[in-house]
Amino acid sequence: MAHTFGVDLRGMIDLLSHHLYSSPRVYARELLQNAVDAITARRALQPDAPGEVVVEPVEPGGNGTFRISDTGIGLTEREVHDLLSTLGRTSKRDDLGFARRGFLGQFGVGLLSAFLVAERIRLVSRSAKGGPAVRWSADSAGNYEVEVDDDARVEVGTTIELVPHRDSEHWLEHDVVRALVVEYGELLPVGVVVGGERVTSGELPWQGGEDLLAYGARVLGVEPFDAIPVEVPAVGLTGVAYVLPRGVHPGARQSHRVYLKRMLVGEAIEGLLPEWAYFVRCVVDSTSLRPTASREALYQDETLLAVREELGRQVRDWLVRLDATDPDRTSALLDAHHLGIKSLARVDDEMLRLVERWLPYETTEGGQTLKQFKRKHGTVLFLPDVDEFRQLAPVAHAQGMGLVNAGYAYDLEIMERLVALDGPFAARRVAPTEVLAALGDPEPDVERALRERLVLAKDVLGRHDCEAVPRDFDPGSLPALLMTNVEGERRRDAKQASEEADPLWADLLGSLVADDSGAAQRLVLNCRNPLVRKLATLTDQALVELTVESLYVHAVLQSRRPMRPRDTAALNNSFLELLDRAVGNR
Ligand SMILES: Nc1ncnc2c1ncn2[C@@H]1O[C@H](COP(=O)(O)OP(=O)(O)OP(=O)(O)O)[C@@H](O)[C@H]1O
Repeated sequence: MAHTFGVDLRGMIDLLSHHLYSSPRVYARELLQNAVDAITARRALQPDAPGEVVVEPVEPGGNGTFRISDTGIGLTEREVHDLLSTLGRTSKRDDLGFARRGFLGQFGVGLLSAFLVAERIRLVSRSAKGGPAVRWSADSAGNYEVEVDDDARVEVGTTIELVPHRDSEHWLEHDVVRALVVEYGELLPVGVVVGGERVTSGELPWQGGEDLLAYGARVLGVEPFDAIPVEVPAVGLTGVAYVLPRGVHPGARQSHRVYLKRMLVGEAIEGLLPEWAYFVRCVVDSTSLRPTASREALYQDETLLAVREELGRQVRDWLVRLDATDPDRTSALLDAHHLGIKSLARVDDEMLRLVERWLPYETTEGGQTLKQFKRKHGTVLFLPDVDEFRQLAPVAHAQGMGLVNAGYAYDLEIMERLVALDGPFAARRVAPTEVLAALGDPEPDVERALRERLVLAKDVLGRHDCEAVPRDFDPGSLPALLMTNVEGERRRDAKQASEEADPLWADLLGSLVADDSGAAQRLVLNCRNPLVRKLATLTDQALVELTVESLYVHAVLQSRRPMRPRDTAALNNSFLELLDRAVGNR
């Protein structure tokens, strides 16, 4: 025997309030939406029919109910039974079940949201299709009554009355109702009156001549950097993309203000712009993007993806135009939002040129654009590591060598892109050994004396997989520099791996890396430095070892690379021993 599912209305209301809608406030939107849809439906039959929605909040000293009336198509007795009293039944889909164009609703559940704030809903309606006026009254337990009462209403249209729950009155009072209606319905194309005051202007602010920057400041709460009118005709989308002033974090969630058919979906809608455009906030209206059932987000589908791409393209085109017409503002913009623009430059050549022209990089000669650097040095010579750059920059600068710090997000990919576009001379990664090669040779007798001392300290440095290299360079105040030796590092890694691997694999690893590839690190001692010169004259082996190890630890700290346990032990040991000697010598 076939049976029909029963629906427990209380369970449904619980589902809606706790899982579908984020707050009871949506009742205002759903009722407003039904009123607007009813007017749309009536105008399809009678193009000159009036279109107005009147909202009467609960009044102090009144009868305690909230009312919303519209001049829409109304409902016949049959429709009341059919549409209002059956969950999921809607007049806004066609025979095949597709959402009909022009309507805001489509799911047939919106009216239920009134039960989030009301214990009873009463409706009085007269249909434009004829027939007597009808009364319908339903409670949140799922009981309803329908009554034909031709005297109940003269005009075509519908009035819905809500009797609030005991603890929900505040949702239906004037100030809250007005705020909700303005928030959701301010841009609706029909007149909406709340407590006698008209709150809709009928125009989209970006089409009605309102100053776009002033509107942006009002809805975003900050003065925007600029306003870009945007348009995607395929989905009936118009609006403005606001470029935010500095202070937005790239990781911040995107939040756009989106209207669908002029009804607010939300002001923190995600996914409307590509991620790189994190510094842009849109305010848009679309006639055919799809909302989720809660109407609080956009349905993530192919159409939304295409819209995202198109809006991203329009923002990008604006950037290119700005670059061509207003250099000062372009550089201010890059200064404020370089991360997003750099991220785009990885895949977009025009953005790459913009970055090249306007974004200041840290260089050995101070802040410079890549273009300026290239003009002087022919090639962008870069170090891909911030700490390495910081350590080597003063030394390189003192030798007249130009270097760019390309150690921040996306820099390396940008350099690769420059090379791919402009050839191998556009940008080149500089190995620390090149800086080493640019350093001068020490005076022969200082070098000889120093090397003799260094033989005494060979074991100490050997423990750190480090070898000492005497050089002569500015600034003289810097005693030593620590440089990594890529070959040596590779040898060390291979050795470590082969100790842990099976013999066959160990053999293979061994044959790949030459044994003479040197230590993994180089301690470049500066013979121009007084302490290093003094080291060259020491005779006490223990003191030589202590001084060399202290110089090594100091260089590790300077290089800002993480301390390994062995480094920390050396730091403690050399510090305590120096202290001991200092105290003992007093
Ligand atoms: N003010 C009104 N005037 C005329 N008909 C109405 C009115 N309010 C509701 N209805 C009828 O009741 C039906 C159910 O309304 P309900 O709000 O539950 O769902 P919906 O608007 O169709 O879809 P959604 O769940 O997406 O809002 C509507 O399809 C409409 O036919």
